[in-house]
Amino acid sequence: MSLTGKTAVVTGAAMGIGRAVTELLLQHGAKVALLDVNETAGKSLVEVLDKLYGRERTLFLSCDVESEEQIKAAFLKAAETFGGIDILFNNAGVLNEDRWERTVSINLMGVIRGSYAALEHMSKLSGGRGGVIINTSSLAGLGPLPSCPVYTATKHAVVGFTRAMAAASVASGYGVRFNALCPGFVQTDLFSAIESNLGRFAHLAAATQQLAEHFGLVGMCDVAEAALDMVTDETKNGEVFLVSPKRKEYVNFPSFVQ
Ligand SMILES: NC(=O)C1=CN([C@@H]2O[C@H](COP(=O)(O)OP(=O)(O)OC[C@H]3O[C@@H](n4cnc5c(N)ncnc54)[C@H](O)[C@@H]3O)[C@@H](O)[C@H]2O)C=CC1
Ligand SMILES: CC/C=C\CC(=O)/C=C/C=C\C=C\C=C\[C@@H](O)[C@@H](O)C/C=C\CCC(=O)O
Repeated sequence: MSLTGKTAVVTGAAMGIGRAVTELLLQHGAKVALLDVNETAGKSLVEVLDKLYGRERTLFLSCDVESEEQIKAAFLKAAETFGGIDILFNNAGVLNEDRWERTVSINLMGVIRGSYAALEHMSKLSGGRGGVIINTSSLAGLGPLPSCPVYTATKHAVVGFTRAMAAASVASGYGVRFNALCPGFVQTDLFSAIESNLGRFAHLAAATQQLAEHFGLVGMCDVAEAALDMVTDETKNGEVFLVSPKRKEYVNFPSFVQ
C-alpha cells in the first residue's frame, strides 16, 4: 500500500512515538491529522512540519481521547479537510498508577473510542474506502510489569481488542485492518516520568529501572518503522509487532481452537 495521497490520523501526535510515526508517514507521502490534548506542543510541531512538507499536508486538531465528542469532531474535520481517512494510529497514552481510572480511560477506552469513530469514516459498510488501524500497546501488553499493573492491563487489553477487531472486521466486511504495536522502553516523556507515576507501587521503581537497563532502549525510528510496516503491508491484519533492542518480530499466539 502506497501512502501517497493517503490520509492518516494520529492521536498523541505532538510528542514521542506519535511524533515519530507522524514524521515517517509524512516522509512517505501521506497527509496527517495530528490529534493531541497538548495544543502548545501540537501547534509548534505543525509549524515545523509545514516548513518541511507543506501546509496542505498537515492539520493539528486539539483532541482529548477521553472525550467521544472531541474524537468524533476531530475525525469529521480530518475527513472533510483531506477527503476521507485511510489510516488511524491510536497512540495517545499515559502511565499513572495513582490516577488509574484515567489511565484506563485514555489507554484502553481511548483506543476503543477512536477505533469505533474511525470505522464510521473508514468502513466499506458506511461508504468508506477501508484502510488500517494501528493501536499502540507495549511490551507490557505481552508480559506483566509488577510496578504498573493497571498500565499492564490496559496494554494487554489493547492487544486483545485489536486481535478481536481484526477478526470482526473480516467477518463483517469492514475492509479495515487492525494491528497492534508493542514497543519496549523508548526514551520519551512518558518513560522519563515513570518514577513519579507508580502510585502505590513506587517501591518497585528500582526493579523497573533495572528491567529497563536489562532490555535497553529501543530507538524511536525502529518503532515508527514497525508501525509503517503494519500500515503498508496489506497482508497484515490481527498482527502484533514486538519491537525491542534485540527483537523486531511479529508475535505468534497459541491457538486454543481444537
Ligand atoms: N515510552 C515508552 O517506553 C513506551 C510507550 N508506549 C506507548 O506509546 C504511546 C505514546 O507514548 P510516548 O510517546 O512514550 O509518550 P509521550 O508522553 O512522549 O507522548 C504521549 C502523547 O500523547 C498525548 N496525550 C496524552 N493523553 C492524551 C489524551 N487524553 N488525549 C490526547 N492526547 C493525549 C500527550 O500530550 C503526548 O503528546 C503510549 O500509548 C504509550 O503507552 C509503549 C511502549 C513503550
Ligand atoms: C514502566 C513502563 C515504561 C514505559 C512504557 C512502556 O510501555 C514500556 C514497556 C517496556 C518493557 C516492558 C517489559 C515487560 C516485561 C515483562 O514481560 C516481564 O518480563 C517483566 C517481569 C518482571 C519485571 C521485574 C520487575 O519490574 O519487578
